[in-house]
Formats: sequence, C-alpha cells, structure tokens
Amino acid sequence: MASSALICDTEQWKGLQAHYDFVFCRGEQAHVGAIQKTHLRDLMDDAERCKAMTACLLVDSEYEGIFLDYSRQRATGETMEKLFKLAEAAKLKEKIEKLYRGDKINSTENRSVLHVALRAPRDEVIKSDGVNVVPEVWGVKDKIKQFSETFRSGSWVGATGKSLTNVVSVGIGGSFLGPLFVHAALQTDPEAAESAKGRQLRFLANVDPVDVARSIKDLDPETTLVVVVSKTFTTAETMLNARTLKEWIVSSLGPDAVAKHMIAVSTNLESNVSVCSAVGVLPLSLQYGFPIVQKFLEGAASIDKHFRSSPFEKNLPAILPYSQALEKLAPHIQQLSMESNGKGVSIDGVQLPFETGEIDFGEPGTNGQHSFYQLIHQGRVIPCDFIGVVKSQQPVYLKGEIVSNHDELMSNFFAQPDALAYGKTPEQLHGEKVPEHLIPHKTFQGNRPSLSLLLPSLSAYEIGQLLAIYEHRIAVQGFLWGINSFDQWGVELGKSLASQVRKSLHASRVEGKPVQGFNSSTASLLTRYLAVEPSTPYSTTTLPKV
Ligand SMILES: O=P(O)(O)OC[C@H]1O[C@H](O)[C@H](O)[C@@H](O)[C@@H]1O
Repeated sequence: MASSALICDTEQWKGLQAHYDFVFCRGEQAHVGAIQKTHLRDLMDDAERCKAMTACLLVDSEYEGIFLDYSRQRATGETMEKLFKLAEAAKLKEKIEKLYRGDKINSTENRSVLHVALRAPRDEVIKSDGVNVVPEVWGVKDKIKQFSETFRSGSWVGATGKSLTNVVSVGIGGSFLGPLFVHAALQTDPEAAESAKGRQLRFLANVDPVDVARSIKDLDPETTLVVVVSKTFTTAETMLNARTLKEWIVSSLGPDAVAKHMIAVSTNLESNVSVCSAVGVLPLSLQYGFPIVQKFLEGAASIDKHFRSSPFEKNLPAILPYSQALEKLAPHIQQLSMESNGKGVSIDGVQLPFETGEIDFGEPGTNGQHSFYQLIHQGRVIPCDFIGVVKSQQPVYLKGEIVSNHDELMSNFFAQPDALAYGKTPEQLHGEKVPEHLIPHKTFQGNRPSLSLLLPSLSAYEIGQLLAIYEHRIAVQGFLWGINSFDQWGVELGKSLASQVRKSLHASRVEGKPVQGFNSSTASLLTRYLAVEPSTPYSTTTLPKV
C-alpha cells in the first residue's frame, strides 16, 4: 500500500467488508456477507472455534495469567484470517516496531510516542533522536522514589512544622484520568491500602468552583501538599485551579508556605501524557509508596513485552468491569480511546470515507445492569468488554447464602455475555407459555458481540497490565485505520472559542461593555447569563466555604 493510500481502498479491506456486510446496488440488496448469515448462537456451538478464539498471558501456571475470550465476537476463522491480512496491508507489524524503536510516528507533531519507554526495564534501549531515553526515565523515577520516601517518612514538613499527609493533585484530561483510575483501583488492594493508611489523595480537575470546594473539603492547608500536574502548563483549567489552591494556602499560611505546600509535575518526554510518566507516578507514589507504583509499571511492561513478541492471533489487545475497583477504568479509556482515535483524516491528511474511533462508556457491573443494559440487550448493538477478577480483594461469605458475595457478582459476569450472544427466541418464549402479546417485548435477538477478560487478581501489577492492554489495543486500531492516534487537534477549536468568551465576560463584567461578536443564539445566552449579578464582587478574592 502506498503511504498516502487509504486502508479502505485495499483489496483486504474490501474483502473483509464483503465477508461481513450487506452490499446494496441501486437500493437492492446485491450481496449478503457470510457473517450476516450466521448467528453467534450457532458460532458458539463450535467448541473448537471457541477454544481457538482465546489467548492467555501466562505467568507461571496455566491459571495465573490474564485470560481473554473473544469467541463471542461475530467472527469465524475466516474472519480472523481476513483481519490478519488487513493488518499486513496496514503494515501493522512495522508500525508497532516503529513505536518501540522510538521513531517519530506522531508525524503531525514530529514526535516519538514513548509510553512504552516509561515502564521499560533499566537496561532496555529506546531511542528518540538517536538518544536512549530509558536512563532519563529512570533518572526521574529515582528522584520520585527519593522524594516520596522523604515525604512519606514525615521529614518533609510544612510551613508550621507539621508533616504532610494529604495530597491534592491538580490536573485535567490525561493528567487526571489515568492517575484517578489507578488510585481508585489501588485503594481497594489490601497491600496498597495498608501502605496509604492515614493519607489522602484527592484530585481536582474541573474548573467548576464546586469541584474546588469538594477537593479541599475538610482538609487543612497545614498538612496538605498541592501537586500541579500538567504536560504543557498552559491548560486553562489547571492553571486557574492551581492559582486558586495557591490562594487557599497563602490565605491560611502566608506566601512563604507555597514552597513547602505546592509542587509542580510535568513530563519532559515528547510523549502524550501518560499515567506511567511522572504525572501519575509522583502523586501515586506519595500516596502508596514508590515500590507499589513500580509494581504497576512492571505489570504494564509485561504486556508491552507480550504485545511486541506474540503472534497476532495470541495477542491480548466498552467496558464493563465486574469489579468496583475498576470504577474509573471506563472514564480513563474514554479519554485514551476517544481522544486518540476520534479522527476525520488519515495520517497523511486525506479525508476518511469511513468512521474512526469508538464511543466508549461503561460502569462497573452489576450497577450498569440496572442502568443501560436494557439498551445493550434489546436496543442498539454495542460491543462489550466484560472484565472479571478471579480472586476478590475483599472476600465476603455469609453463612446460609448459597454463594459468596464475589461468586454472586461473578455469576453476572459469566451470564451477561451469553445473554447477549444467544438472546431468546419467540419459540423459547412460546415454550415457556409467555402470553402472545408479550412475545415481541420479551424476545432478545442476541447475536451481540462481546469479549471477556479474566484477571487472576487485581494487585498493582494486574492494574498495570490492564492499562497496557487497552493502550495497545487503541494504538493497533489507529494503525489499522491509518490515522495519527497520538495528536489531538480536535480539542483546540473549543479552547480558542472559550478564550473569546472569557474576554467578552471580562469586558462586560468589568468594563460594562455589551456582548458582541457572537451569533444571535450565543449572544442571547450570554446576555441572559450576564443579566444576573455575580453573587460575589469581582474585585476581591473569594474562596469556597468548606
Ligand atoms: O497535561 P496538560 O498539558 O495540562 O493537558 C491536559 C489535557 O489537555 C488537553 O485537553 C489535551 O487534549 C489532553 O490530551 C491533555 O491531557
């Protein structure tokens, strides 16, 4: 394939499409793809096929690895062959190698993509511009380790001589969601929780002053460290939130306290913000200690190794974790996937005639079942990722119950994918003597794809593995579509329009100027907003009442 050609013009893409889709000619159905003629119910009858569509990342025994079952995908052996051919046409192997070699695959920003380097072992070599970046990564990690040890031992004292036990991490987007996901998960791990005893880690992302109030509620500035996390230090929300918390510290402890109560973290590497860089590693190390965070990084590195070296058919690549610990996985993947792959043009700037990116959302099971699963079962077809954990971190068994609480949770994890795949036919309902008028309502068409990921447990190591699996899956999607997954120009337009609005709000509030330069809809919304006096004067500092 020529470098600027689109993947959809290749024979391999067209072959896959014909295999999957209906083809219409002048409004008439001219061809029905093989996949459209099959139902998951029938595909699932083929035990050999099901066995072939699994992959396991072994640790030391058959059961101690992450296990992926993708047999509930609407795919046959032939589909997989076609997908691998498509991967060849998209030069997937070469692109993955380029990522690992540190080539500048983010061509619109002339940057390497170095998240793999962030968790590489000390002796690995990953070059950017001819320079091995791994020693620099480890240099930063060593400093974080040292600082977190000083901080956690109580030797780092605040302005009034007290040691600091609370951390508020100020950052947004990639400088927030990854660390939040890992924090939410680690919190539930007994070893990590023990290590974090008596400490608090909070996040402040939204520029909404209500979020400021929430983030510092019941915290004492005397015992709090504010960590400002940003790759660019130009993000409006983060900068304003940082100034606000600075004011919170200064108004209570005086201006000299800032040196002891505020630090800034950035990432020097030309990579996207990643939870594996200092932006995640520092706040998480302050809370849990560096060794636990390093375990998380090692988990991610184990997947990096597996991803690079395993054949595609055995490679582990929405999001329904049957684990409360993973409650922030979906929001994190939402950012990772939708910001990386929501693109309209190819890496060479050619308009794409097909849609890229997926809409990701999710909620831990079983909460999701009582919310949007209705739509998943009988409304739109939404491919689902079910994520389950073999060993619960908090086992509960009540005498007299037929199963443990974790077994109860996992019963749902095992049942839901089959409900989606098989559905329920009118014949079955007739057999159950369901009244005729309810048959259409109680029918489930099935044939809804999902995949199941079973983790042995959920320690820092597996949390790292899970993160890396999603990161690589998103990169592979982007490589196949032929887009640049590593830039995010799509967020710029809204930012620059907000800047015009900000100026206009200032001009109206402070200089009394009328709203101008906007269309009639925006002008009237702004006028309505400005018509109400702000409850506090503009000329004095006001902090949330907490
Ligand atoms: O880390 P920062 O530079 O403050 O950026 C925070 C966020 O800003 C933008 O929204 C980018 O699209 C995100 O990728 C980034 O994570």
